[in-house]
Amino acid sequence: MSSPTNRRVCIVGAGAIGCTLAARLGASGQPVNVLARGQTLAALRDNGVRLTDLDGSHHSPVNTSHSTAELGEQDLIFICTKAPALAGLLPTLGPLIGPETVVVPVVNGVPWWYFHGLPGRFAGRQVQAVDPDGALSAALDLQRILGCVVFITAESEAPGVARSDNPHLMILGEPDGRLSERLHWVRALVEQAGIEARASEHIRDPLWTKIIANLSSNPLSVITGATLEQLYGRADLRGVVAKIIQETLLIAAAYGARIAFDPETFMKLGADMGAVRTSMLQDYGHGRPLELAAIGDAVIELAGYQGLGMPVTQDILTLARFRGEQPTAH
Ligand SMILES: NC(=O)C1=CN([C@@H]2O[C@H](COP(=O)(O)OP(=O)(O)OC[C@H]3O[C@@H](n4cnc5c(N)ncnc54)[C@H](OP(=O)(O)O)[C@@H]3O)[C@@H](O)[C@H]2O)C=CC1
Ligand SMILES: CC(C)(CO)C(=O)C(=O)O
Repeated sequence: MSSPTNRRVCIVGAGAIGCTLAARLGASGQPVNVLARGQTLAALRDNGVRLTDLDGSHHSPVNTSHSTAELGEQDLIFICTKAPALAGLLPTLGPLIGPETVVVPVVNGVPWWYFHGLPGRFAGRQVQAVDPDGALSAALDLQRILGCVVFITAESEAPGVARSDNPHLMILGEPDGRLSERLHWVRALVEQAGIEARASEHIRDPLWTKIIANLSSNPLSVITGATLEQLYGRADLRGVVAKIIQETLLIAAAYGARIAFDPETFMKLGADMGAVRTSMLQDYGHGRPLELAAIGDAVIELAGYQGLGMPVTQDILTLARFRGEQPTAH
């Protein structure tokens, strides 16, 4: 294993979150490799990565390529793509992966590794909505994965340039709950980059909190065009949001999530985040695929395994999917 100073770190997918991570890591002195393509690849080569956040402006050169073979084996990979990109991406990552490589998916929604490392009646089950026929589980050894929940808001201003207007927090945890050595060094590396980083023995607890955040805001933001401030702050929209939160809390509880979750406090915090456009609303605006399977369908699937329904959430997902499919809507 390499020492903390010469670890090979790769960001896969240099959009809003990938650039935020790359810029903070690079500015902290950690050399960063970036797997990118198209205009983003050219921009990163020419100008490095740029980020404006609450601490000011950060700029760092990065080593970037579209070729995994050129980048070679890494100690740590942050996957920062949208969920729908994973099926095409994971089978291509082979050249980046060595025997000790840690892979941290920084991806919203129910992760494809959700049941990995869990004992009990669901052990080894696949979440079909995010991992149809187990294709993702087959493409990447699940032992490589360190779970992550990301509480960052970010938007791409241009290729290789990100802006983030709220505090950064990442929670990391082993799928089986161990406080492993790799969990500690990855947490330290992220923390060193000025991103608050916590190690959790129960990574699915913050995961459910984040699922509630996404499910109560992202699909509704596509239907309405509303920002977080509006969704969580306006009395009319809060009524719908509160129903989705209640439905999702029941599913989280059925899976044993230990979260202290007060919907009123949560909505106040959400409204205080300001005029933030969810990542799904950004995708909608660009005509990109929406993460409805990971953020929505997968939760409905998990609810079904417990014999529970989510009628309001299901309706909102139907409307968001319809809106996302309209060719004239972008
Ligand atoms: N933005 C936000 O505020 C937040 C986002 N998240 C989550 O973080 C994850 C990342 O989101 P975000 O950064 O917003 O997403 P973006 O769409 O901004 O960035 C994704 C990037 O991945 C790249 N990519 C996709 N496939 C490949 C590939 N095969 N090879 C190389 N690059 C690839 C895309 O490139 P290209 O442009 O060429 O397609 C794009 O640059 C999502 O799950 C999102 O829900 C979580 C919290 C907040
Ligand atoms: C900002 C936030 C928390 C909204 O749900 C998010 O994760 C996203 O935009 O995808």
